[in-house]
Amino acid sequence: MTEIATLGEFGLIRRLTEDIKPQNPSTRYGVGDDCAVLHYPDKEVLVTTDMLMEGVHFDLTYIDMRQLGYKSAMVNMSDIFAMNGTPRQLIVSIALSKRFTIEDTEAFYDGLKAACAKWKVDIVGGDTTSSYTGLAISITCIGEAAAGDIVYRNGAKDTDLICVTGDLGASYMGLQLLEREKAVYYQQVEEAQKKGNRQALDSLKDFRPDFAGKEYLLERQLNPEARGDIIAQLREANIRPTAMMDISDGLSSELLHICSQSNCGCRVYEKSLPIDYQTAVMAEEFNMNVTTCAMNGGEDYELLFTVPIGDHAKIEAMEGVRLIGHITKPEFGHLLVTRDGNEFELRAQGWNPLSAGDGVDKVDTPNPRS
Ligand SMILES: Nc1ncnc2c1ncn2[C@@H]1O[C@H](COP(=O)(O)OP(=O)(O)O)[C@@H](O)[C@H]1O
Ligand SMILES: Cc1ncc(C[n+]2csc(CCOP(=O)(O)OP(=O)(O)O)c2C)c(N)n1
Ligand SMILES: [Mg+2]
Repeated sequence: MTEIATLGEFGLIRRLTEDIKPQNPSTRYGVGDDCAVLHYPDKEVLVTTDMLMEGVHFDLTYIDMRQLGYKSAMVNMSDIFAMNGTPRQLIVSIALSKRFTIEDTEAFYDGLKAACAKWKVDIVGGDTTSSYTGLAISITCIGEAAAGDIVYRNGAKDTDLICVTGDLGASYMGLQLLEREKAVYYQQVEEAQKKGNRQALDSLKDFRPDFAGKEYLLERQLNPEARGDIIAQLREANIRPTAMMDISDGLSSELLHICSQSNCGCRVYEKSLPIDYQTAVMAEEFNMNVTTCAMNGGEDYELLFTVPIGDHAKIEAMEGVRLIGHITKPEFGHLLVTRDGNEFELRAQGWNPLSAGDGVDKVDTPNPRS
């Protein structure tokens, strides 16, 4: 392992970026000068940025640097797809503390580059600095769309159908699983230390929890995919959503954003929520309500969108898209209809980094089963 100080800032930047060859005609100039130069003569330019802080957004005890790079890029591209756009460039800023090696940063860039290769996105710049605390990552993604193609959060209309891609709650269950295994590990370390058991401490260095049968949950948490495939499918099927966003904080929270910005209500059906088998099994094991996990878990990075009711047949024919409810007039409220026909007002109780406590609020309402 090699200390970053051996290369210095410019050496490190060169090492991480020298193999980057821009793919897009809109990238006129990438890494290496005071600015990148981009060219968008007849398209609208989409710009989104997100920050990821160690301890708040990720924990390096269970996500590795390559996965972190991949995920950081994907969550940003997801925002461009959520506007019905095409991601083109990425700007990557990182603040590193002394404990990171050159190899760590290279692994992070391997992940970033893999995500960029998948969607033909160019890394065109960034900033590299030091941190006295943890790792901080700030990524900006730039994309393009024709003006008439952009889908905002505010276009949902009464009677529109509400659709989600993929399945929900798996990433959250993956996180719960990783947190549990981490707690088990530290508990064992503490016990071995108390007993002064050197042999036990040594063997704990190779601690590898058994995740057999739960791979999908980990994949969803550690290697999420932005749904550019769905954007292409929608285009192919000639479906233009009336409103769209990606699900980062949880379905309830995002649906309430669409409803407040579109001035409408909604009805979603518990029985229609797409939930993977492993998610349901894990929720049962944790004694959690699986519907609550699907509604509020977060980090699904699936697309939530509305389409006119006339597109019903086209949506039904699409693979990987599920109809979960419909838009109503605002006075009907924002309702979750349970399997037994009860109705609950939706609440944004998903992940909130600025709330007290540790993210997902632990209040377990609406709880259709209780
Ligand atoms: N510090 C800030 N200054 C200005 N705008 C911000 C700031 N933080 C967030 N925003 C804007 O608020 C909106 C909602 O942000 P956010 O909830 O983070 O969206 P997303 O989930 O798509 O990342 C976006 O338009 C974002 O650009
Ligand atoms: C250590 C750790 N804590 C918490 C989470 C959960 N988590 C991280 S980001 C996120 C959701 C999105 O984050 P936010 O900063 O709100 O992004 P934005 O909505 O702006 O895209 C969640 C649920 C995690 N994956 N790892
Ligand atoms: Mg954001």
